[in-house]
Amino acid sequence: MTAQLELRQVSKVYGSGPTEVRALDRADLIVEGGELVAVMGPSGSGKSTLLTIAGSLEEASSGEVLVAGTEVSGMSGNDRARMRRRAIGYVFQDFNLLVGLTAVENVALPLELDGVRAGTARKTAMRALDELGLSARAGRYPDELSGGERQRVAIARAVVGDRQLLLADEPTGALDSVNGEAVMRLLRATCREGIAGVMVTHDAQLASWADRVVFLRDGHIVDQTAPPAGPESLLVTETGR
Ligand SMILES: Nc1ncnc2c1ncn2[C@@H]1O[C@H](COP(=O)(O)OP(=O)(O)OP(=O)(O)O)[C@@H](O)[C@H]1O
Repeated sequence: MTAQLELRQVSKVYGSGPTEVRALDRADLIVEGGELVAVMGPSGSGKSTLLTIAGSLEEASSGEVLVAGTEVSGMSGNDRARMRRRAIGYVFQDFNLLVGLTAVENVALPLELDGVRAGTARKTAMRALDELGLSARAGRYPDELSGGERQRVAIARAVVGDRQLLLADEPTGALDSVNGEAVMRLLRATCREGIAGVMVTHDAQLASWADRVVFLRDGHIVDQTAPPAGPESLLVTETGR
């Protein structure tokens, strides 16, 4: 597997002088395809900053960010925008689905924005929804779906097409524990198919679904460990895989 995301000595400074905040401080991180990494740390430690820089939604103040082997800061604005649309999927706590579009239209949208013909985009979107057990919900609007279903639609939209990197900020934050576990199982399975995943979470139980946990404090990566035995390991034991 190759590194789909690489941060090399990445720092992010907001403001200047007395109001300066060093949100990230020389962070190094490598995430391979197929790997799910959880990012944990206290409030204000730089978790969301790490995610937005990894997703090239914000620029690093210094250091290098490579997505699928390409240095992001060396790209033109257009190339970077294309990479954000094609290679990176984002899942946020509040779903960010468009209320005026059905589930399948929401999932097809990034493809259509990228120039895929409407019919093809719809078929691809239907396949993605089907894989997440949502084909029966394809024609529903977001407010006709449960919270768990909405988040699964958001994940379908984040992975549709040929994505290499999936970034999730508290993806189960608005869900109860049953739906939260279902979403984690889905993220885990999606990454196993070769996508690199980075997920911010406050919840150690959810972090135990990841292959690795990265701890941040004051913008520093202070520790990287394998997660404690969690639901995944139980699954392995139970099914004998
Ligand atoms: N746009 C901004 N302008 C100025 N400071 C910012 C900005 N965004 C974040 N910060 C500061 O950078 C630091 C890291 O913020 P970040 O949102 O990455 O933390 P976090 O670990 O995600 O926190 P939380 O768990 O509370 O969401 C904080 O001190 C925050 O106040």
